[in-house]
Amino acid sequence: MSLLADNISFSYWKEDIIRNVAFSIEEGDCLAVLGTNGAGKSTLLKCLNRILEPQGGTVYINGKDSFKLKRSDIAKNIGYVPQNHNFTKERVFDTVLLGRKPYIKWYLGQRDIKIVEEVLELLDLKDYSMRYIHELSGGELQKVIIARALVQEPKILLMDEPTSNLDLRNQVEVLNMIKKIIKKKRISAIITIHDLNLALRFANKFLLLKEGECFNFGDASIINPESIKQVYDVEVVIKDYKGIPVIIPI
Ligand SMILES: Nc1ncnc2c1ncn2[C@@H]1O[C@H](COP(=O)(O)OP(=O)(O)OP(=O)(O)O)[C@@H](O)[C@H]1O
Repeated sequence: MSLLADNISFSYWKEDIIRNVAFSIEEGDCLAVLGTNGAGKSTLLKCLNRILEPQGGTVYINGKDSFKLKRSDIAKNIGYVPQNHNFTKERVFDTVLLGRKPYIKWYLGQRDIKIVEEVLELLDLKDYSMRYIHELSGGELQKVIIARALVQEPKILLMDEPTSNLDLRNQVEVLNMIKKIIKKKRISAIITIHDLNLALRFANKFLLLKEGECFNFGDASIINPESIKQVYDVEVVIKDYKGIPVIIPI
């Protein structure tokens, strides 16, 4: 499944927050959306799954104009992991089951339960299924939110800062898990992330946003000292450690 963002523009009030942003991804891609605080990363993700309606441009999912699809069909294609979560007192299993909403008409089916159990197993959350989510650590909660998006069986997973609030071990674990899921389920992902080193390690495509505009889009070669200076106003060197690029501010 492919996603093509064709010149997306969005404004909350008068001022444009996203201006003519264009990029595309294919099955197996992990796209990192990068840029400074306030560059428009979260806003762009919300435009991609139509939480927000862009004033300009179109999103094509597998060549189809997503603005002509029903919301439930979008939810079957695109899973969304938001940056902030507000939960009432719910158990992990019920929270994850909520992700099946686009498929459930009147009654829960055996398949809905089976998929929830499979995803809980995949994310190593089975032992947590009867725990209340407000009793979980930040890392455990983040996995539950990802699980809820995965039971939608999306072809494209949008994740807004999936590693914020996570310690170093959990950052690497969650990103490794996402990479594994992309391969196993043959899907693609778009993530916003602040840590450029983690982005370089886990993503294969990159979108650099600067003040709501696409500064550059492409493979890892677009993440270089010149583009980082122009987007973040920080001087860096990029060193190689056993094949892994490491960005060091100087
Ligand atoms: N609901 C809203 N109403 C008005 N302005 C908003 C709203 N949400 C975000 N903005 C503004 O839009 C701009 C882009 O915000 P957005 O959250 O998309 O940036 P971001 O790149 O994700 O930032 P961060 O890295 O800090 O999460 C910011 O100037 C922000 O203040």
